[in-house]
Amino acid sequence: SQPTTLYQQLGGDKGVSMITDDFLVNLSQDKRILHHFEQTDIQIFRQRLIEHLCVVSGGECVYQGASMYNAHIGLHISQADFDAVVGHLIEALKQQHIPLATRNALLAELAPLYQDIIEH
Ligand code: HEM
Repeated sequence: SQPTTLYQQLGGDKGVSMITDDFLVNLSQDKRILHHFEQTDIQIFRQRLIEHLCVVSGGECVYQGASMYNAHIGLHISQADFDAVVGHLIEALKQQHIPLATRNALLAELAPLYQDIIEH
């Protein structure tokens, strides 16, 4: 049998979609960072997030968005903004009953991206 990928542990296509939807609801309730998304087409953003989470977790998807560096250029995102967004993702993972070890494995893949996302 094949080893399970992190993507499978997140629930595959359906799981990643549901995590993304919970994440977007959590984000939409956060006044600290909502202003960053005033111009955003949420349906497209949602699709890019799903693809990105899929690729980061080892799923067989094609990410059609910009690099993390280019996607966040000129946004002046702080470390606090980054931590807040990651916090909303952690909440979404908990809402979808993703176990701690799986949550931490995903966060370990995302954490290094801060270098491409903050303060530029
Ligand atoms: C682990 C952290 C993060 C990940 C994985 C991530 C991922 C992404 C992805 C996949 C896109 C889509 C790029 C595209 O459409 O080409 C995006 C866009 C964006 N992100 Fe992030 N992001 C993160 C953190 C943040 C933070 C902390 C902020 C600000 C508070 C932020 C604000 C934005 C904005 C404003 C966009 C553009 C949305 C638009 O199309 O209008 N991101 N991000």
